Amino acid sequence: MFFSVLKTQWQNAKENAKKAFCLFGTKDGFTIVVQVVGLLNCRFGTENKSWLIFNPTILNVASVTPWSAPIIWEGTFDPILIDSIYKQQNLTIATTVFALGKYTRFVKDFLESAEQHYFVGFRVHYYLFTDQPESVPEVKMGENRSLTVRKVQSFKRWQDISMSRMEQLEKLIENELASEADYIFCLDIDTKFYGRWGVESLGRLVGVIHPWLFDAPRNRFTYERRPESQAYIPAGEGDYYYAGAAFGGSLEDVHHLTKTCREKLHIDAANSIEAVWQEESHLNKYFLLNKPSKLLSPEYMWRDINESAAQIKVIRFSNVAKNYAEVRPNP
Ligand SMILES: CC(=O)N[C@H]1[C@@H](OP(=O)(O)OP(=O)(O)OC[C@H]2O[C@@H](n3ccc(=O)[nH]c3=O)[C@H](O)[C@@H]2O)O[C@H](CO)[C@H](O)[C@@H]1O
Ligand SMILES: [Mn+2]
Repeated sequence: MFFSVLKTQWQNAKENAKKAFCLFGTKDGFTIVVQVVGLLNCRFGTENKSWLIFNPTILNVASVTPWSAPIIWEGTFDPILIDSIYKQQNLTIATTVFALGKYTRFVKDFLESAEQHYFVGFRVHYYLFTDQPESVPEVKMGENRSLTVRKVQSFKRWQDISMSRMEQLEKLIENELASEADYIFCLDIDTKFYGRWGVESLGRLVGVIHPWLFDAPRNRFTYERRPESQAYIPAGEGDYYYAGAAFGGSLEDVHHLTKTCREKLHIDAANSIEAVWQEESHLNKYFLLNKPSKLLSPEYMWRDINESAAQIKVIRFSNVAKNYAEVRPNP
């Protein structure tokens, strides 16, 4: 009943988008209250205020995994409501990025755009690991936002820079974050925020569905396929293909993740094997064996701001286009 009424009234609701609420009567005397939330969503309920999010535009994407973890897309949460719930918890979100060699050029846009879109109104502590602390630009931080810069050694190969992140993160969580933060997100630096990334992303263990493979069949996932590697996933196994560029969760869970991946990377190195997508391959193996409690759609790690896909209504965070040959120390 609700759904048939809503279907016919949906167009009207959109027409009335400028009004906060629309009231509809149904044949059996119910009054349905539709509140338009943003352009694409509306939530509805009866006078008893049992709200449900309703978004006909997202019905073509899955919003839950087979193990019942939510997959966050535009329309699956109400930003105002969810902010008000988390506000009461006085949370700190640690956020790590690495900028070594020529990747220091990405720092300014990353931080400036994060200040506009990333956990706005919440306490955020950025940790920036770099081999050139002197090159870190001055970026104006909002209230309750801070930046710690850490000097780290560099490596000759970009693959080693990328993989070394797991060990640095493990140590950071172990040595410093326990009394400092509640959640952590670990992000690539060659990225920029374009839309809201907020508390809807918080969870015990959070993975992001890779922007290139979100609608690919499982046999196209670029998992490590050599049994000699610790990251090996046999054909026919695997749930999603996750991005290495963004993951997070509680300190305890991300500590276990980074420790495990660091150990597996070391075992591979001792056996002279490097997984096809380095630590991303190990992350995918980890998530196969330790299911994330929440998944973020590729809205949270898109491939390029100038590219679109039918399922992507909002680009929140995206790779910055780069000339790989020019920016990386080696092919
Ligand atoms: C979208 C996505 O999921 N990207 C992943 C992908 O390629 P990407 O092409 O995104 O890898 P990338 O070149 O951005 O390297 C990953 C990260 O390492 C750091 N860095 C790298 C090179 C360098 O000279 N200096 C430096 O600081 C920097 O923080 C960068 O963001 O595969 C990599 C491993 O194979 C990582 O898992 C990336 O997260
Ligand atoms: Mn990257």
